[in-house]
Amino acid sequence: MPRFAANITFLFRELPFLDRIEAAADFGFSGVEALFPYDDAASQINRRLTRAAIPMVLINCPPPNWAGGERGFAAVPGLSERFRHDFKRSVRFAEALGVARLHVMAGNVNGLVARQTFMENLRWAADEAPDMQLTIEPINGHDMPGYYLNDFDQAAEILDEVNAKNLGLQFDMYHAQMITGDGMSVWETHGNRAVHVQIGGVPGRHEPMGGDIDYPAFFAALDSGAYKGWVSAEYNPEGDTRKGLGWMDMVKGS
Ligand SMILES: O=C(O)[C@@H](O)C(=O)CO
Ligand SMILES: [Mg+2]
Repeated sequence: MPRFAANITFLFRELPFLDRIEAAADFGFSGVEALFPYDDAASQINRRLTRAAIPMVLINCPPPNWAGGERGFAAVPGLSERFRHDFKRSVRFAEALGVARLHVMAGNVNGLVARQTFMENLRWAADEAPDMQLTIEPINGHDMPGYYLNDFDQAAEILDEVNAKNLGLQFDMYHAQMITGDGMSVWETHGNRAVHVQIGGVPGRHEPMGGDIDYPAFFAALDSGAYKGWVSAEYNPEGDTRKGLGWMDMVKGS
C-alpha cells in the first residue's frame, strides 16, 4: 500500500490549521504536507507534529504574499533576486520543521526568457540547498491560468537540462489527467522522474475514487513499481473530510 500523506491545506479544513495535523494522524495518514504553512511559528507546528508522531513531508516556496495572487517567481525574468531571497527563507523554514521536500513554484509567465530564468534559478537553488529534495510540478491551466509549468514533457526537458541530483518531478495525478486526459499514460512516460506524488479526482478535484482516473489501477502500479515515496491526498473533500476517506479503506482492504 502506498505511504499516504494528507495535504492539510486541502483536507480537514473543518478544523483550525494546527489541529489538522492530529486529525490526519488519527485518520490513518502517515504524514502531512501543506502549501504555505508560514503563518504559524515553526515551533508551534513542530509541537503538533511531535504530538501526532508524523512528519511534514513537503511545503511550497515561496513563503507569504500568496494571497496577493503571486504563483512564485522562479521563472519570472527580472525577479531572480526576489526568488533567491524567498527560497532561502523557505529552506530555513523547511529545515526548522524537518521537511525534506520543497516545491519550487515557477510563477505566471511564458516565453524563452522565462525558461532560461527558470533553469538558472533551479540550478542555483539546487546548489544552495544540496540536502533538500527540490520539486517542480506541472499545473493545469484551468486551475492556474498563466502558470509557466503546465506540461509534463516541458518539465521533463527542464529536469534533464538542469540535471541536478536533488531536483525532481512532483507528479500530481489530478493535473496529469486534467492536462492530457490520460494521467496513467503520463505516469508510464514520466513516473520514473517522480520524487513526490499527489492525488485528487477528476472531475472536480474531489476524493480519489470514481471519476475519470482509475485510482485502483494507479495504486496497483505504485505498489508494483519503483516509486516508494509519499502519495499525498491533495483534493477538495466533497463534504466533511472524515466522511470522504472511504477510498483509503478500500486501498487498505485490497
Ligand atoms: O497541485 C497543486 O495545486 C499544488 O500541489 C501546488 O503546489 C500548487 O500550489
Ligand atoms: Mg499538486
